[in-house]
Amino acid sequence: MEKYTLVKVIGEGSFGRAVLVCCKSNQERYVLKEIQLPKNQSKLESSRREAILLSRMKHPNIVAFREAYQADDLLCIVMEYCSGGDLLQRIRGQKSTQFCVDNILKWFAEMCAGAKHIHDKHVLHRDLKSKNIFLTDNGTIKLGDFGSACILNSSKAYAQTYVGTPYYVAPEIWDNKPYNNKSDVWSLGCVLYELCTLRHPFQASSWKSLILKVCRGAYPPLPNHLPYELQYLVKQMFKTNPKDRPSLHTILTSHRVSRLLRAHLPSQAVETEERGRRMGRWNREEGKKVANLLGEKSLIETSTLEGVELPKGQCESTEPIPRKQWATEASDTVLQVLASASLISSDSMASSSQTFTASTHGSVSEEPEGGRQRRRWEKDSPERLLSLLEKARLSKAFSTFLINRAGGNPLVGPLSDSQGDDTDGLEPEVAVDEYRLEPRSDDEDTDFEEDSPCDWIDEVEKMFLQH
Ligand SMILES: Nc1ncnc2c1ncn2[C@@H]1O[C@H](COP(=O)(O)OP(=O)(O)OP(=O)(O)O)[C@@H](O)[C@H]1O
Repeated sequence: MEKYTLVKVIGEGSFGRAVLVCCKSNQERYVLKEIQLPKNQSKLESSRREAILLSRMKHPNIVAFREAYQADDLLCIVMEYCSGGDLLQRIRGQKSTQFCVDNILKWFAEMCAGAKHIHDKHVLHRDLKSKNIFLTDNGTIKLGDFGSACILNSSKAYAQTYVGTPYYVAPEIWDNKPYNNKSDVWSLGCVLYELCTLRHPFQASSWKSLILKVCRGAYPPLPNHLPYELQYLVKQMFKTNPKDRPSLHTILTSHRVSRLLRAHLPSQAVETEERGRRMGRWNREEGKKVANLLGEKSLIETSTLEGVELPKGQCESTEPIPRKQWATEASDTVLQVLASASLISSDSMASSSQTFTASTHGSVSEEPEGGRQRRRWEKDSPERLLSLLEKARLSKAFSTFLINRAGGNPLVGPLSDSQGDDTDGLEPEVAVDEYRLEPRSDDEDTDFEEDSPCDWIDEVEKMFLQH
C-alpha cells in the first residue's frame, strides 16, 4: 500500500473492500481490492483466481490488471479504475427513459468483444451481469469481476458448480448440465435485454416460476421500435438449448446483427482477432480443399484421413472427431417436473435459507439410452423436486450458489419492481422459444465446457513468489 494513497472506499463486496487509490509514482487512479486472507478458503481462491485471470486478460474491453500482492493478512489486487460506474447503476439511473439504440449497440458490441476475448482464451466468466460490467469516463465498456471465472481446464467438480445471480442463470444450469461458453452468452443476453427494456427478462416471485420461465425461454417481447436484428439476436441468445445459441464469435462476425455491432467497434478489433484465430487453425473449407488436393495428387488418399484424430490446430473439421454434444431435450426434464408441480412461494424459500450451499446429492443420473449416455431425473416426481426446491437444493448446480442478501428476498432483483414482475403464470404476451428443439448446426460455433485439471493455484504461487 505504500505505493498508493487512499482516495476513498468505493464499495464493500462479499470478499472485502474495494478502494480507490492514487499511485504515488504516476498519479493515476486505480481500484485496489483488499481480500482478507485466509479465513475463508473458497473466497481466497476466488480472489486469487480473479488476480490471475485479470492478469492474463489484456483487452480494451476488460478491466486492466496492474498488480497483485500480499500485505499482512490481505491479498491486494490493483486494477484499472472505471470512473463511469457499473452498468446496473446506469440502467437504474435511466428511471423509465429508454437508452437510444446506438448506445445499446455500442455497449453490447464492446461487451461481446471483451467476452469473446476471454472465450478465445478458453476462460468462462460465469458471472456476467450488469453489476459486473463497468464504464470508463469516456463511456467504454469494461468487463470486470473475474472472481467467479474459471479456466476451462478446471477440475470436473468445479465444472459442475455455479456461482452467480439467479436472474442471469442459463437453463442448462438449472438442468444440472455443466457451465459452458453458451451459458455466458445467455447471461449477456440478459444484459442486452436489460439495456433494451430496463428490466430483467426473467423475473418471478417464486423459484418455480423463475425456473419455468428460464427453461421455456419465455420473456416479455422487446419494444417494437428496436431494430429487427436486435430482436432476432435476443431470441437466439435465449435459445434454451445452448447449442442453438450463437457464440460470441458468430455474433460479432456472421450474425444478422454483426454489421450493426461492428459499426461500433474499432475497425481492426474483430479483424485482428479473426486473423489470429484463422492462423491458429484451419476451418472446414480449408481442410477439405487441402484434403481434396492431396487426394487428387495421389500423394495421400483422402480416406486415410478418415477416423484419424489430427493433432490440435490441423484440419480440425475435415472429419467428425467425437466431441461433447448437447441433447436436444436440454431442459425438458426440469420443465416437465416443474410444470406439474404446485406453486411454491418465494417466502418459503426466503425463510429457509439465504445462503445456499447444497451438498452433492444425486438429483440426476446417467442412463444409457439408444446407445448414448443421457442425463435423466431419477424419478419424475414433483414431490422430490418440490422438496429440493424448498430446501433450496435444486441440483448440484447449487453447490456453490450463494445468495447473500441478509433478510432480503433473493427473487427481488436489482431491476425488479414491486408491481409487475411477480406473476407466477406467463405474461399474456410472452415470447416462448417454440423452436427450441429444432436442430441447428453452426460449424463456426465451438462449444466448450470445463472438464480437466486446473493449474491456477500453481500460477498464483509463482506470482506471489515474484513479489
Ligand atoms: N474496476 C472498478 N472500477 C470502478 N468501480 C469498481 C471496480 N471494481 C469494483 N468496483 C465497484 O466497487 C464496489 C465493490 O466491488 P466488488 O467487486 O468488491 O464487490 P461487489 O461486486 O459489490 O460484490 P461481490 O463481488 O461480492 O458480488 C462495487 O460497487 C463495484 O461497482
